Amino acid sequence: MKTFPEVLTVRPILSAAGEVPMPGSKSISNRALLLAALSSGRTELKGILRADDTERMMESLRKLGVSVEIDEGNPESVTVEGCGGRFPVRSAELFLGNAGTAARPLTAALALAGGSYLLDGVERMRERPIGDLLVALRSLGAEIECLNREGYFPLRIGERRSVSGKASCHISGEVSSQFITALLLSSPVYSGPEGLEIIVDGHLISRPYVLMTLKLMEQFGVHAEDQGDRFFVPHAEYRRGNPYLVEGDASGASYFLALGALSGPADGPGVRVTGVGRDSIQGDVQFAAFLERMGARIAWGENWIEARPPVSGKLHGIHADCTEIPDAAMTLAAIGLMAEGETVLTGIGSWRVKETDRIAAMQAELSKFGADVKTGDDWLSVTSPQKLLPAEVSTYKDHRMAMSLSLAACGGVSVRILDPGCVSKTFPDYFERLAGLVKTAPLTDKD
Ligand SMILES: O=C(O)C1=C[C@@H](OP(=O)(O)O)[C@@H](O)[C@H](O)C1
Ligand SMILES: C=C(OP(=O)(O)O)C(=O)O
Repeated sequence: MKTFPEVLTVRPILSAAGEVPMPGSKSISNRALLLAALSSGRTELKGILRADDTERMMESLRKLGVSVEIDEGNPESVTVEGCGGRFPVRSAELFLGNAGTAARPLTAALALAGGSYLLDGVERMRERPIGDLLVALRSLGAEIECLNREGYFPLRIGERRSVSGKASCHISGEVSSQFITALLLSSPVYSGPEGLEIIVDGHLISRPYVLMTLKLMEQFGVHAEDQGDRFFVPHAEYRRGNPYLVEGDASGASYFLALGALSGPADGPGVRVTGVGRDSIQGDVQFAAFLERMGARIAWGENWIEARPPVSGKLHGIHADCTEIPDAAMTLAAIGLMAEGETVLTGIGSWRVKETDRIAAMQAELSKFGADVKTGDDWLSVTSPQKLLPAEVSTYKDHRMAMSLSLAACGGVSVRILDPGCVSKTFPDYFERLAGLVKTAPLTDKD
C-alpha cells in the first residue's frame, strides 16, 4: 500500500506544461466490474482504476465467490468469471468503505438476488442516504433491514419475496443518480420475464451518470430504453465477447485541465490529458466547456483534451449550473479563487451528501485563501481576493477537496494539504502526476 505524509506542501506553481495519462475512470471501472460479475462467461477488463473505491468492489465480488483475477504484470488488467447473477456465496459481510459506486449497485444486486448479507462502510457511508433506493427495492420484494437508522448503512439483506406481476417501480432522482444506476444495472438479470420499468420521480440529478450506465449495459449486450423520466429494461443476459477497455477518468482530468488553464506561459503548449477525449461516455468531460466559458483555450482529440490559459492570461468567473457535473464542479470552485470577479455554482445540492458536506467544507477552506465565499442550500459563490494568502487546508477525508485545493498553488501561494492520502479513494498518484507537469518556486529562507 502506498504511504503518504501527514501534510504535503504544494509550492507556488510558476508554470505547467506537458502530457499526462489519466488512470481509469472510477465510475466506469466499478460498473464494468459488476457487469462482468453479472455476465455469463468470462470478461477481460483493461485499464481498471486501482484505488480504494475499486478495491472495495473487487474485494466484495470475491467475497461473493466471483473470481476476480488481477494480471500481476499489468495490475490494470482484470479477468472476471461471471456468475450470471447467481452469486456462489449466499451469506457474507461486505465492507464498502466510502465508495458510492460500489455500495449502491451492490445493495441492489444483492437485495434482488436475495441471500443473507451484511453491508457496511466507513462512518461517513453510514451518513450518506440510501433510503429512496431501499424503498424501490422493497417494492420489488427485497428484504432489507437498516441496522442503525432507517434509510442508512449498515444494512442486512435477506431472502427476496416473490411479488407476482410486478414489472415496474418508482424511484426518486433527486438525491443521487446512483440509485437509478443501481436498479438499471441489476434489472436485466433479476427482473421477471417481462423486464422492469423504472419510473423516476422528481428531477433526475447527475443524469450523465445514468446515461453512462445505459452505455455500459449496451456494451455488455443489453439495450434499455430511455424515455427521460422512465426506463424500460428487458429481462436479458449480459455477455461481453471481447476485452473491455476502461476510459481515463474525466473527473480526475479536470484538475489537470484547470492547471493548464491557470498556469502559463500563454504561448506554451498547455497541459494535455490523455485516455479521455471527445468520444468519452463520461459527463465530466463537459468540464472543458465550462473552462472554455471562463476564457481558457481548449482543444479536443478523440482520446485527449488540452487546456491553455486565455491570451489575456487570466480566467474570468462565470455562473455555472453544475447539476450534470457534480464532481468536476469542485474544480470550478477552486478555480474561482483565481478567476477575475465572481464564480457562481448552482445545482450542487448533492454536495451535502457526498464524501463530506462539500458546500460547507469548500466555504471554510476557500475562505482561508482570502476569498469571499457565500453559500446556500444548493449553491456556492466565490469572489477571488486581490492577492491570495498562503493556507493550510483540511481535506475532510475527501479526495476532491485535496485535489481541487492543490490548484490554489497556481495563484502564487504555498498550499499545505492535511491528510493528502485521502486521494487514494480515486487517484492514489495524483500528487506525483501533478509534480511531473509543474515548475514551482524555489525554496527560500522563509520556507
Ligand atoms: O454514478 C456514478 O458513477 C457517480 C454519480 C455521481 O453521484 P450522484 O448521482 O450521487 O450525484 C458522482 O458524484 C459520483 O462520484 C459518481
Ligand atoms: C461523490 C463521489 O464518490 P461516490 O462514488 O462515493 O459517490 C466522488 O468521487 O466525488
